This record gives sequence, C-alpha cells and structure tokens, in this order.
Amino acid sequence: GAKWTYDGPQGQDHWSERYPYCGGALQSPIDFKSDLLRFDPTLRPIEVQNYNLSPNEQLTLGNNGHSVQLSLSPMMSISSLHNQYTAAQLHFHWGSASRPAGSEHTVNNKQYAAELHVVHYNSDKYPNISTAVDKSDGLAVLGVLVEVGMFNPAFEHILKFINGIKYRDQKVKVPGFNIRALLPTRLDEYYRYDGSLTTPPCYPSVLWTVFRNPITISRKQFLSLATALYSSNAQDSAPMPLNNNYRKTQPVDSRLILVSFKE
Ligand SMILES: NS(=O)(=O)c1c(F)c(F)c(S(=O)(=O)CCO)c(N[C@H]2CCc3ccccc32)c1F
Ligand SMILES: [Zn+2]
Repeated sequence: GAKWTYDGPQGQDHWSERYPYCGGALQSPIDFKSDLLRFDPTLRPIEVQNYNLSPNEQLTLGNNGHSVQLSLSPMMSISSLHNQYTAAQLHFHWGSASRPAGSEHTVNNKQYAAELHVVHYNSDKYPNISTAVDKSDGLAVLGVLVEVGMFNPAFEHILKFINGIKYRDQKVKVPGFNIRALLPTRLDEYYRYDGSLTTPPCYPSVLWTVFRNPITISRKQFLSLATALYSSNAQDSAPMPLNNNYRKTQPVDSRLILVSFKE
C-alpha cells in the first residue's frame, strides 16, 4: 500500500489522515500500568503447536521496509484459545544503536530494547490472514519483550541472514528452526487485552498476548539488528536506516488489561 513511516511527514502522528482506524478505538500498543491490571484466574497457559520447525523447512526472511519479517509454517498454531489461530509471520520492532529502547508495549512506562511479534489468524473462521486481518476476532499476536543480556542462539538463526535483506523488498530463504526458543520459558504469565495492528491500517482486530518475561539477546546481536537494515530499496541514492520502528503507546480508554499472574 501507500508508504507510511514512523517519523516525519508520513509518520505515526499522520497515519490517521490516510488510515482512519489509526485514529480510532482499541489501538495498540499500550502501557501496562500496574494499577490498571486485573488478575484473571481463567487465563490458561498459552499452548503452541508445531513451533519446532525442521531445518528442511524453507522459510522466507524479508525486509518489507517496516521490519524484518519471517514467514511461518501453516502447521504452527496457538491451540489454547477459544478458536485455533494459525501462524502467518513474525517480525520485530526495535530502537537504534544509540538508544536500545524500541519495544512497542511498555511496563510502567519502561520501554524494552525490542519486541518480537508472532502474528496468527483465526483459522476456524477465516481461510487466510488477508480475510482475517480486518475482523474483530481475526488475529492473535504473541508479543515478546526483548532486553539486552545473554546471547540468544535462536535469534541467531535469523540474524545470520540479515545482510542478505539489507534493503526494502529483499528476501532470502532460510532453514526452519525451533521458533519456540524465541519465546520465554514461561507461557503461563502474560498480559491480555483487545487491541489493534500497530501499523497501518491499524485494524482493531488483534487479541494481544504479551508475555510477562522478556527474552534476551546480546548487545552485539542488538547492534546488528539495529544497524543492518534500510527502509529504502537498494537503488535509492539516499539510504534510509531502518530503526526506531515502534509505535508510541496509545490511550487505554475503558479497556481492561488482564493478567494471568498474581504478583
Ligand atoms: N505489530 S503488528 O503485529 O500489528 C504488524 C506489524 F507491525 C507489521 F509491520 C506488519 S507487516 O505486514 O510487516 C507491514 C504492515 O502490515 C503486520 N502484518 C500483518 C497485519 C496485516 C497483514 C496481512 C498479511 C500478513 C501479515 C499481516 C503486523 F501485524
Ligand atoms: Zn509488530
């Protein structure tokens, strides 16, 4: 679609001029403010299926100008929600080399270095993500906060190919790996709320599950992610670095933020 950016004249403060939902209700991301959280004992641990992909599986890793995204196997799904949600893609949001703060969701206004999103669609009701993307029960996204710390071997399965997709619309084939290793150990502790895509067209179609516990990547891994990519294409005379690709937190309004954990 038409080009939008995170900053400047096509930046996030102008998205609603072309994409009306971006100025509407139920927008994401949000800040998880302690006194807005409500413990919900009915929230079950997240269960994922077939996340451990064989290296014989070929996935497409691409630079779409907004993020680095990895296509996922349609065998992958979330099985613990009321409907089955089938995986479509995963992508990241991050800060910059000079400011390792680029998560979209924040916790008491603490912004993490980056955030991973694993996008799924309601495959009980819709044949594919394109038909699901604008439906109120269409998508379920798993959010993982990322902080700088220990080296992350799973993240390396993506990072080692990143120099093949430096520019917009570049794609490479990469072998499958255990996507479960990109999620935190505990899938029973998470924030849950009704929200939206965090990019245009900002459809309010996402059941958000953001895990309480972050994963870590090393400083070197973070710097690679934050400095390798451009949002411009290879032939552009003025290369535009791709970083700070996060939306600011949005008004919670009267939404409930549920948590599956007590303290
Ligand atoms: N933060 S987020 O999880 O809300 C989110 C993104 F941040 C993001 F960048 C993308 S995108 O496809 O890479 C580019 C804009 O759609 C999607 N893409 C999703 C939404 C639309 C769509 C259609 C087909 C495949 C994937 C997606 C997304 F769901
Ligand atoms: Zn995202």
